[in-house]
Amino acid sequence: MTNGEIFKLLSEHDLLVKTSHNLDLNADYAGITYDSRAVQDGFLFFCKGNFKPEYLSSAKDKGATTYVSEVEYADVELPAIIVNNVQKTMSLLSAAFFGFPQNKLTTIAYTGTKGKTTSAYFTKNILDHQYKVGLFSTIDTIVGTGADDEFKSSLTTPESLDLFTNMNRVVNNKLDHLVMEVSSQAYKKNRVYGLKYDVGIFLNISPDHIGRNEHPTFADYLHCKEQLLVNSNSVVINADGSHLLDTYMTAKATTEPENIYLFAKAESENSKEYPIDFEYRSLADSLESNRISLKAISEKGQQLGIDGDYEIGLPGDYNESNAVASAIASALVGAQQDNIKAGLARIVIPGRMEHFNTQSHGTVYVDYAHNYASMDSVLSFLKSQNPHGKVIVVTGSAGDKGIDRRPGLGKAIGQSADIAILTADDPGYEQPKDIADTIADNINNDSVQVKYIENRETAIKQAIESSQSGDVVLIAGKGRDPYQKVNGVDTPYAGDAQIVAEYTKGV
Ligand SMILES: CC(=O)N[C@H]1[C@@H](OP(=O)(O)OP(=O)(O)OC[C@H]2O[C@@H](n3ccc(=O)[nH]c3=O)[C@H](O)[C@@H]2O)O[C@H](CO)[C@@H](O)[C@@H]1O[C@H](C)C(=O)N[C@@H](C)C(=O)N[C@H](CCC(=O)O)C(=O)O
Ligand SMILES: Nc1ncnc2c1ncn2[C@@H]1O[C@H](COP(=O)(O)OP(=O)(O)OP(=O)(O)O)[C@@H](O)[C@H]1O
Repeated sequence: MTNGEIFKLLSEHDLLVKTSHNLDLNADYAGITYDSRAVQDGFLFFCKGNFKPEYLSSAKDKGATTYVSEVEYADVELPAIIVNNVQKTMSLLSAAFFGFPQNKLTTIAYTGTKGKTTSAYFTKNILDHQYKVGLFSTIDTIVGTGADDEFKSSLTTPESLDLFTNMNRVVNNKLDHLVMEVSSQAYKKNRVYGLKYDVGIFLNISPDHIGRNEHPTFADYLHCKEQLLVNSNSVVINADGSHLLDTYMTAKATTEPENIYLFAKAESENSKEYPIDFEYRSLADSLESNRISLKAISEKGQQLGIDGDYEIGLPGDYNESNAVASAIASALVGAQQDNIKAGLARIVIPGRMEHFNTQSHGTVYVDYAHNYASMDSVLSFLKSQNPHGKVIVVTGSAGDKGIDRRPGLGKAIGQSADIAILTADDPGYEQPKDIADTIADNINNDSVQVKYIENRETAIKQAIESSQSGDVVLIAGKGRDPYQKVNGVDTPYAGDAQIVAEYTKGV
């Protein structure tokens, strides 16, 4: 990628403000980075975010030959490319630097407040039967089949430069499909600027991620999420979700109706007003078996040839919509029905409704529910499945963000739990007890017994020990996260699932 090519690309996107006089148009770059600590000889360096000028001096000392920035740093003698939006620029140039790897892959992207990770894993599990599939999820990033090609993710959707670096690895490792999650922050921060997907799926939206450092309003959150619908060639929308008029109209503004697929539960109210392509019906939704039947209503739906019954390997009625979305998306990229059936039926997703049996205590579930929508879905499902036993929940809520999640957790607990053991999640710079008090204050049901045990491992142990055969214990909010964020430090933590596996052995 030469400066001449950069100049052309940025001009086409109206991003270029000016360049230094001494910029050599034929010069190219050995690498690109936004972190001064990673600079090597001949690198292009991006100045973004909470940036300090000393990072640029350090980048120059380490061999950066040019910097890209929204502001000029006159004190640092280095050729500059000044742009009006460095995040958009970085996304575009990262794609260009790696030769636009997205064009060599079939890409499937999920957005939604809940179910992104679950649906992404379902989809990978289906497509693995036929294709070589990469995954960018909140839990894991998979860029190939080697031992070094699978690693923990730090964000749901990585910074653009990291995203295209990983996408390039996917291509170099000769994978052909990529399944990824796209967060609303990814659009807000232009991490996926310029990226078009083959299939984009909108799962649902409910209030979340609104507050300091995230979205100022729900409208902003919705707008960011909807960007997936205008950046995908085919779109799949869960027509049972709220704000359907908004999402459907957004999709229609840029996508031909023959490339928009809507699905809904059978006899859904929305079937009367919207051109539903698929309906599904629950055949069984107990803890032992989750089964649906899927039926195409429209002609284009029928062409996908996926009518039939499907077993879903994860309990929870809410997982039915995740499974349907994954079935349609997979069929759109060529998955055969047998493989869809197999991919949905046999699956374990780290920290999502993982279950552990005991001999003399209750059944334990480890799940990632951490806001009202998810806690309500999981607890009401467990309560409906277990009307005679107790539902015991262990949870906290993260500090420094999502403050509005806390009352929601309390509300969901009050509606469906019998015992709540409140504990630390990722307290950050807050006191876990204060967070727990807010949750407790919102449990508007005197029959719920509420306890506070700050140490998460002790809380889990006591919940299991206090449960009896016939009870269910839900450990919610952290899944298999291997750390707790405490005062700015990722403090090692065994992980909820690992702790439960240990404590349920032989009891
Ligand atoms: C608000 C936001 O988007 N922040 C992200 C952003 O931070 P930033 O650009 O301000 O970077 P910074 O870490 O403050 O540092 C500033 C710059 O100086 C550079 N630097 C720093 C030190 C040094 O010695 N030299 C140097 O060059 C850094 O590399 C960076 O480029 O870029 C960083 C990566 O470069 C991200 O880690 C960080 O995500 C923060 C930590 C975060 O947690 N974001 C959350 C809210 C998020 O995005 N979550 C969504 C899921 C939520 C949803 O569903 O919407 C997600 O996709 O994960
Ligand atoms: N479709 C759904 N509707 C409501 N709740 C759901 C749905 N799918 C999953 N959940 C609940 O939400 C939790 C998180 O699910 P998942 O990780 O798939 O969602 P996500 O969109 O990736 O979430 P996050 O943005 O929090 O990472 C699950 O553990 C489950 O409790």
